[in-house]
Amino acid sequence: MNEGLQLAVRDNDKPIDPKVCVPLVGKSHEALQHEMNQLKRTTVDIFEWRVDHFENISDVNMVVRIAEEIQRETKRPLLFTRRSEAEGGQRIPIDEAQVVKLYEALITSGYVHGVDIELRQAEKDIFHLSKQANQQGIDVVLSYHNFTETPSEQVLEEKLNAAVERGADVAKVAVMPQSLADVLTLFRVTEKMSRNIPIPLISMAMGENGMVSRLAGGVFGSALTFASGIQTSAPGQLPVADVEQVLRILNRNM
Ligand SMILES: O=C1C[C@@](O)(C(=O)O)C[C@@H](O)[C@@H]1O
Repeated sequence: MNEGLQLAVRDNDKPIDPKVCVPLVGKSHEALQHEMNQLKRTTVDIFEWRVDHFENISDVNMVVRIAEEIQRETKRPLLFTRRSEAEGGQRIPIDEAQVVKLYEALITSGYVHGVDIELRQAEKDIFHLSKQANQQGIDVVLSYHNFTETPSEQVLEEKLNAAVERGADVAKVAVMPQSLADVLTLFRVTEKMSRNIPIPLISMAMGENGMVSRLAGGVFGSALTFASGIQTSAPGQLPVADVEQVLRILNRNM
């Protein structure tokens, strides 16, 4: 049985020791193999395949075969993600109906442990894919990304609540801070909502101002942090070795 991503839910005021996830962003099969080879001996907890970067995204069978290879080579839980262009992803040559078919194939393949679905996706698609994923024990991460600004606390809370209402296993928000005050907004929402919602929460502020959220997010209740392997998949991601070093220091002392 698929064990999902195994992310922690916050226990009162205790900090979370967040899992570290490295996105694979290779354009070609060879580039992905190179990333896997560089990273498979690291202690990374989870890999994310950002399939919107993959040049053969329209070839469902090839995508399934590579997911199997990532799983076999890394032996780590795999989060499968198509990030839409509207939320900071790459332009892809397939339409939404084909994206749904691609997710269906990956969910039934048994090679992924989590799927990232954006809250902006059609509600019927979210329900349909979530049902299939849950039958297999795969975690559904319902996500919201804003690459231009940090919405108000109220809006971010609404996004996280919307994820819970739509049956998410994990709720995620990523924002772009325009100031350090925006980073505090992200931390405040994380601190409050990680106590209020019954599922794991992932949050981050992107860019340079937000880097601290990738290191200290767990203290405020974020269950996972994204770090870069060979290449970043979002602004402000820090190298995995640096992130792991800081997490070790926090863990040892908190
Ligand atoms: O949603 C996220 C978070 C992210 O955007 C980041 O800021 O680290 C990186 C993406 O690969 C991932 O899907």
